[in-house]
Amino acid sequence: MLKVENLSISFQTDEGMITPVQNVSFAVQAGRTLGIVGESGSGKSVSTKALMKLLPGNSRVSDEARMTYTDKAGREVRIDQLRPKGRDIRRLRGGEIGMIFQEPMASFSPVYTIGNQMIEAIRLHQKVTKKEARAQAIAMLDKVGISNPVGRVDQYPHEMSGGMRQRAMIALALAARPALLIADEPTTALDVTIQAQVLELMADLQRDLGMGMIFITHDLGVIAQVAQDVAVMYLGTIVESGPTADVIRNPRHPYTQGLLKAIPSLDALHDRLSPVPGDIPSPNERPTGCPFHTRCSQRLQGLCDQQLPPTVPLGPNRSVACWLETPEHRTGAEVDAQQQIKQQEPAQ
Ligand SMILES: Nc1ncnc2c1ncn2[C@@H]1O[C@H](COP(=O)(O)OP(=O)(O)OP(=O)(O)O)[C@@H](O)[C@H]1O
Repeated sequence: MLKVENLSISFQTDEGMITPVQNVSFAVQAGRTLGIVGESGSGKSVSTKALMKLLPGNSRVSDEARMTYTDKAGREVRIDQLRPKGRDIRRLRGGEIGMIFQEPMASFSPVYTIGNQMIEAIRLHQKVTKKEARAQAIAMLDKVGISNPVGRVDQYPHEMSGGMRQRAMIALALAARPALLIADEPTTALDVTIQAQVLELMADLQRDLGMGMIFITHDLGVIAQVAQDVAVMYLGTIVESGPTADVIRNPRHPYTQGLLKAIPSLDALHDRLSPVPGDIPSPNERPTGCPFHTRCSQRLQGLCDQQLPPTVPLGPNRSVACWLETPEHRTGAEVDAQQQIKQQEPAQ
């Protein structure tokens, strides 16, 4: 339902031009969740803001970028060609593509009741009376697990607890019945028990409503719970992508391997966690060659520090951008195993 190709995003800053997103491509399949994972500053949020045309004035999207969305009526919309303030993008926002954020107060106005804001969102995209819209709002609050929705619909955002507000924000985004939902770290501000409930709720709703979803997080553990597909981002590039189960079972990029080693396990409480050493460089100090080579223990001197690795296909919808995975550098045993897998895969 959504295909993003060759997306690069630059910002004009006091220190000059920076390009925090470089040549990113990904796709979201209808009815599936794509998780985008990466450390702070890897470019997750700005990539999805480009989809909603919500980037600030000092930004520039590359001319080569293609963002193609197939709307509910089956029409292809080239988002990259829409004007940021035009009617077409307003039609897309909310009604076709919904968005929820880490901080619910970014979605709600503090001066209107939850119900009024939901009714407005519903009536913006559907021809229904106020009374019908109110009934839909109550039903949606009920669906996201808010008890006493008839009473709560008339409350103001500040009258709700953090977890409830998060649910109300999900209800607000879903009220417009989007076909694609972008969720940007929607549970990071919540305590772990509420986080688990909200994640479960989102996975259920996504399945029930058959929505496509992009779920942004820095936590690979969260991805495992909600996303069928994953794209791992590092310093503005996608370093590995594929079906979540494959990527987690058999991570091929040293960065993905590092992220997985950094997840605490209840079975190994006495083991030391091994976080990825060092910090992500800032976009204006992007290393030459592979962006990850400065932190990679497996780097090939003279290659990884000088040349950008190619994206190596590993199977259907599965790829990695790492020199170690190119045929010239893979060991013989790995190449044999890879060829065997390829032979077993059904022809496309
Ligand atoms: N308005 C802006 N002007 C200049 N640079 C910006 C602007 N917005 C974002 N950036 C740059 O883009 C980079 C990526 O930001 P982005 O918010 O997409 O990261 P992220 O991966 O979503 O991180 P986080 O998890 O912290 O939200 C940042 O490091 C910052 O340098």
